[in-house]
Amino acid sequence: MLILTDVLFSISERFNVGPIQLQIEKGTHAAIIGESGCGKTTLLQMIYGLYDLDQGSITFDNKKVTGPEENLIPGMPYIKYLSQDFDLMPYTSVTENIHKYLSRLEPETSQARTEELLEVVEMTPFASAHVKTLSGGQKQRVALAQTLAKEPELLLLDEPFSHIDNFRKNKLRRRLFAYLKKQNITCLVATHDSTDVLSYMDKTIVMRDGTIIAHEQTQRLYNNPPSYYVGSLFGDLNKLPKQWFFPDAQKDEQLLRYPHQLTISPEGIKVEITRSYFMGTHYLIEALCDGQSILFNSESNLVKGDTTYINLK
Ligand SMILES: Nc1ncnc2c1ncn2[C@@H]1O[C@H](COP(=O)(O)OP(=O)(O)OP(=O)(O)O)[C@@H](O)[C@H]1O
Repeated sequence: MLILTDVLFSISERFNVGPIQLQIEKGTHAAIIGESGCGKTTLLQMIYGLYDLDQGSITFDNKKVTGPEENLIPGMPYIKYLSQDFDLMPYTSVTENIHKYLSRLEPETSQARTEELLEVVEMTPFASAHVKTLSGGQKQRVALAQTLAKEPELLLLDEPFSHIDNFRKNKLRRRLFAYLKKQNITCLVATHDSTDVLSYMDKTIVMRDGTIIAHEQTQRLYNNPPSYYVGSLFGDLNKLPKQWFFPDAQKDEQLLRYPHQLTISPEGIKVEITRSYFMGTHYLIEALCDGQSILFNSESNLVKGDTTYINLK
């Protein structure tokens, strides 16, 4: 289990990460989400042991994470951290970049392991290519394979698919997280991508201004966001006066609803369409009610200037 007890680190005079209490069960996949600059990367780096904490302690399976004051080589050997700017050897081959993290004493096992990892990240056809000739997304896939080479107990991924095209990303995510589950590797992923979170993460940790403001089972958090900030990290979210749908509600009460939770209906609130966006499986409609913008989904396209009624689903 990963345990952070009352952890605090001042990265600058103006910004602290913490105080943080956190417990993650072994084998859990947890997302860290939050607006840019809220401290996601710093938290991952603290867990990896890149900083001497100002206060508190971090342990993983009862092993203490120590900072640079106690370690000549930064980071803990049983943890792997994939940073946003991956560190590869540009003038050597893809295979060599992975190989160098494996034991030289067992060449056959190392070769088999390298081949297995190239399969996981779909880089087998590029095994002998020089890293400097690869695209950004291909380099990111090699960096992922590298972090898995010597199997970590805890894997920390910072925006791991940010350079990878959608065509590959979905298949890669499915393979990677299935592999990590099979090996029972605990994984923390800092991400801005709601698909990473919703489809693959057991738990979601929400950060704001350097602290954790929510930590929940992912589906539960998505279905019942405790605030507009939290819900809007998953995608578009409406904040609507509750009185629009429940006349007995208090004037200042608000409802949080995703666009798919509103529907066109014979009765409800009257809205005027302002824009329509084709989303592939449906249209996202932007409309106005009492001067307030509302987003809802529609199976058919709606024309600017038309009016309709919408209600809660
Ligand atoms: N080396 C540093 N020295 C001083 N301040 C830093 C340093 N690194 C980060 N910061 C500041 O710490 C805060 C948190 O940064 P961090 O990179 O952890 O945020 P983040 O949530 O990962 O952001 P993003 O989503 O944009 O990657 C930011 O205000 C940033 O400017």
